[in-house]
Amino acid sequence: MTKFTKNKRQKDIIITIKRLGINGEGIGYYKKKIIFIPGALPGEVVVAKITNEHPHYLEGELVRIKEKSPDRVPFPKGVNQETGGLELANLAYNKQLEFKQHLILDALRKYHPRNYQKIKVKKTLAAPAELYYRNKAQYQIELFKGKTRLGLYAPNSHRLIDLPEMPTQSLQTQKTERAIKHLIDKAHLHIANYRKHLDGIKTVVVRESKATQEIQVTLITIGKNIPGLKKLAQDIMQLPHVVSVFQNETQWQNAQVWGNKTIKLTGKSHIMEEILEKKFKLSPRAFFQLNPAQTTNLYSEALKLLDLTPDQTLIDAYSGVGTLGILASDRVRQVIGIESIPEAVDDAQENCRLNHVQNAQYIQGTVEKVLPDLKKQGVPIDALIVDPPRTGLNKQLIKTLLEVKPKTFVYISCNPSTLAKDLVLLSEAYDVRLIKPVDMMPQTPRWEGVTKLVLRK
Ligand SMILES: C[S@@+](CC[C@H](N)C(=O)[O-])C[C@H]1O[C@@H](n2cnc3c(N)ncnc32)[C@H](O)[C@@H]1O
Repeated sequence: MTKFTKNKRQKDIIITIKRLGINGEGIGYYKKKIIFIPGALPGEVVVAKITNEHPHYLEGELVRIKEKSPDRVPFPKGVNQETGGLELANLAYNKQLEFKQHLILDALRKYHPRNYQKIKVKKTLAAPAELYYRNKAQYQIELFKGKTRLGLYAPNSHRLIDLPEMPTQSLQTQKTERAIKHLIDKAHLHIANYRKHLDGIKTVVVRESKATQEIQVTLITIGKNIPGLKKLAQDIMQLPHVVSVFQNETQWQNAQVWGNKTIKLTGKSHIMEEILEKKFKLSPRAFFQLNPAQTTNLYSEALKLLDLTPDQTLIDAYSGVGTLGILASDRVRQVIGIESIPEAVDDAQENCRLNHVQNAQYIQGTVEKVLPDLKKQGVPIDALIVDPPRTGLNKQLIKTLLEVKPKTFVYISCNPSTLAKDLVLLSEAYDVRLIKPVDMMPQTPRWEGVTKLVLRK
């Protein structure tokens, strides 16, 4: 790859944008090579510079728009254009929804599961709010030239944007991050430093419940004993809506943001969230959807497509804190949830008690390991909902599913490519009846959708 630095001046090139790529960048062609230009929209003619040259494609930077798309809308006021997570903020919302419908159509065309032309891909379900919907802020912290920076990295860079105005992030989570930065500065807390291998705070996570407005703060640290951390936690507890402060400990070698050890520094062990009149306790490391208002619609859609009957055993695979299984529990004989994170399993069990659900149990382990065990034990697996991470379903798991053949099967996915690839294998035994994209993350290219699979006779 040739990377062009700012001082090696590149000449301007003129590109007509043909379509959007999976990451929301404009796509055009230059000398028969595909070029990706973030911020450019389909139909536009733009002036760009090449920033990186790869054997099969080019990366470009938008310099100026010569011919503007009628779908272009102003970027949110006062927001740094370099902030990540706003890749589609220049595109009219109805076109964002169309883009998300096309993302899955393109993935189906690329991987072509059996009879893919016949799969009904519905229109994307719009989110109730296009802005300020995100309930969790996960900001990195660093010392830069003696000053603290707390925020998000500019895409493809190591440059942290300090306290970015995030028009997708709930205002209260942004206020809380600001106040925490002030407290860290005032108390001169140690901030983790990778270059000097110094222990300290690395990430500040603020999660808010939409139902109760409670705020849970987690300080992710490198090293366990950070001087002054307990006092900082007590000061954070005085901020509006904060009900607990946790420490999560990790190491530099860990590629994930979160480590495995979480301890409560002060306050409640959980925050309480509500979906479709059921209550859910959330511990810091347990997954919960980032857009609670739209989660209600996502789960309603999934439950409608599951079409359960009272005699069935429902497997809630990748169950998190037990949301889907608990919501479905009064429609089936029993629910068995499978989840890898132990705290999330504890939360799911606690959430059953909280909602007076007596026919659900949760197993800690990986779905690929636990599901074959259930099959061996002769558990009737007649209804299944899977909601895996972006990597999709494990191949061995798909093999098991093709043997077990649950009659009712719904797949919630957050990645159209892995979904389409998994459908290629699953369509050996199943017809893919329909896919409904649901917009969980307006202004971003992030995709979510519900798929109904029907066992072929
Ligand atoms: C997209 S979340 C879905 C959670 C839940 N269904 C919900 O809607 O809140 C995926 C969940 O799968 C868990 N997970 C990831 N890989 C897993 C695996 N191989 N087996 C079981 N659980 C897994 C994660 O911890 C996370 O809770």
